[in-house]
Amino acid sequence: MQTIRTLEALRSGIADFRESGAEIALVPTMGALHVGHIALIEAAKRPGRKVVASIFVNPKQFGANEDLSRYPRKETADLAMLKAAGCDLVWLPPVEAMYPDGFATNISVSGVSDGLDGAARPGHFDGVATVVAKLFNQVRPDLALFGEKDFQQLAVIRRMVADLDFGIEIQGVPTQRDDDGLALSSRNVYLDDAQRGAAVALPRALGVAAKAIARGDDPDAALGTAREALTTAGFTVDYVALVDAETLAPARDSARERRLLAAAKLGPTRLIDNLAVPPAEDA
Ligand SMILES: Nc1ncnc2c1ncn2[C@@H]1O[C@H](COP(=O)(O)OP(=O)(O)OP(=O)(O)O)[C@@H](O)[C@H]1O
Ligand SMILES: CC(C)(CO)[C@@H](O)C(=O)[O-]
Ligand code: BAL
Repeated sequence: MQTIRTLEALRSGIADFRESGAEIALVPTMGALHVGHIALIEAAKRPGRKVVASIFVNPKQFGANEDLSRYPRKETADLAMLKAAGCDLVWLPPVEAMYPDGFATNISVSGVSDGLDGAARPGHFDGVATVVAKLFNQVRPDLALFGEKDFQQLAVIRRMVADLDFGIEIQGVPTQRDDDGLALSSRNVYLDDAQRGAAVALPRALGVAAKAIARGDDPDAALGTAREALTTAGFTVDYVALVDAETLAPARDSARERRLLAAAKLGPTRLIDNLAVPPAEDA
């Protein structure tokens, strides 16, 4: 596995892959890797394909009061995990390579970025879209993989790639969960034991609500019950919402694929999760 820290070396590594006739798949990450990230690497692997992972804790997607300075950084362990998973090249850009003096471009994907996490974290999805566009131009992959755990992020990137003709296939990978159902996340390390125990209420509340909505119960009542269950478990609820799986606008059409999305805080730690709600059979 090549470990690369300069743009020059990245260009040469990518050019070698292209000369060999390989397809290139990119898995962008912020490091502190877990089994969820490795599922993206596994999904990317295929004969005739080279897998490139990036690790970059992107300052532009963190708000002023967010956790940029304490975000977990575990480079040695990350590199060992990527190597064991069969990754071919890891791109570890220094901040100066991503945002040199004078950097002035911002990519803003309106609509799909505006509500939910976009409303709670102003500027977050601009930061994500801008850095992902930059990674796409640096690596020029054929395919890029993102987790469904960050469902709104996936929708934002799909919209950006379509709007700007990137010509890159975007593959979503199902959320990997701990045994009790909690979605794996680098931020789970912030939870103490009691909070980790309480956190399971998030996937449980979503599961109950998704089932109720799928069998035709009133969605508003199901969302209300989910909010109550989260509050009872000690969460401060940011949102629990039923949205169209593509546009992320409030879901009005039960014949389309819908998604249940939630964000809630346990102490200072903000967790997100989401589940598919299948189209109603009689819609
Ligand atoms: N549990 C998971 N299952 C599937 N994909 C995941 C999971 N967790 C993260 N990913 C995906 O891995 C990629 C990199 O995510 P990132 O490095 O931010 O990790 P994270 O665990 O989501 O961290 P954070 O705590 O910042 O949300 C993203 O595409 C993200 O959706
Ligand atoms: C896509 C991403 C690597 C962009 O910084 C980040 O938002 C993440 O890890 O999900
Ligand atoms: N996993 C998405 C990156 C973030 O929360 O900043």
